[in-house]
Amino acid sequence: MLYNRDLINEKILNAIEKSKDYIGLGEAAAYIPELLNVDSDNFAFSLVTTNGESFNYGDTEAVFSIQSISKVIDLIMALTDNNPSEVYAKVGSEPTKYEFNSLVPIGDTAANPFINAGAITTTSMIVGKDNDEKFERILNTYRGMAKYPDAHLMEDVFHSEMKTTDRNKAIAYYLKSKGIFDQNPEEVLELYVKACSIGTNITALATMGALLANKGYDIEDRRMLIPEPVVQLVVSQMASCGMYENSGNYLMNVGIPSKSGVSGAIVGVVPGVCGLGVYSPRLDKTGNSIRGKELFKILSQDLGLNIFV
Ligand SMILES: NC(=O)CC[C@H](N)C(=O)O
Repeated sequence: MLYNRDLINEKILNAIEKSKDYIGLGEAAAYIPELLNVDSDNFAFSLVTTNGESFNYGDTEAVFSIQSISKVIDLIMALTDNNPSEVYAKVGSEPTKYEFNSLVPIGDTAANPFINAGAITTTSMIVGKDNDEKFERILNTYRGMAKYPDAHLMEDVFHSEMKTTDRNKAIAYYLKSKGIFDQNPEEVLELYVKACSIGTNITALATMGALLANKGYDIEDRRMLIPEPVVQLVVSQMASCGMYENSGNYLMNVGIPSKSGVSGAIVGVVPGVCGLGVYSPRLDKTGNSIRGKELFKILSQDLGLNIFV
């Protein structure tokens, strides 16, 4: 990637312009009613380099829930609170062709930590005396990684999802029946949904990506926030499983380890270079932001961000 601020800015502006072809395609997620309570054509983009430079566009004030991007934090915390071998005894590491909330890819374990069953599993491995303490730890981890002390629980989104989360409830009870965890499934589910309901802005999301791109070290003071071996596992799982059943195709076309959420957000990690965040609520049928994906694809080419070429 070229380190010339004006050139990077020009290329990003061009890419955003090209991504306008995708405005209006797809629909915002409706199964969590509160997620419809936004402008579906809202748009924000941020790129934060591992040198601490940041490039921000669109509605940078918009606050949206991170949804499945919380699965990255759940995995980080499960891996720091437990040995990786303990975590991967309870959850698989392989991509699945089934949708993120399917019960099918749960054999002895969920297929991977980035489908709902896998994230409910990793959530059950987060340490704390009760859900309040565990959620506070999740929130503080995000605040630290994203350098965004304003991150908070979006109560409306949380309560809205809790009313419609029957499928996740079934998954949580099923996992307990399989002996994956022995806590109350309702409590594990509540914590999982709370993490999905963390509110962020776009720069914070890209900053979290930049921290992962920087091997877990704070980009300003170089403090180690996430151990490097954990970053390595998490970013590689983002590459293989981060975009649901579209992960393989996305990796071929975009080549940036990423994780999406049904709010229309995507976080991308280009190791050693930068983190990226995009927010555009209209989704394809796999639950990924249409304009967001297309923008990352254009930027990957125009800024040379594809990790494979
Ligand atoms: N893919 C997603 O972003 C899903 C997250 C959402 N909270 C759910 O569990 O269904």
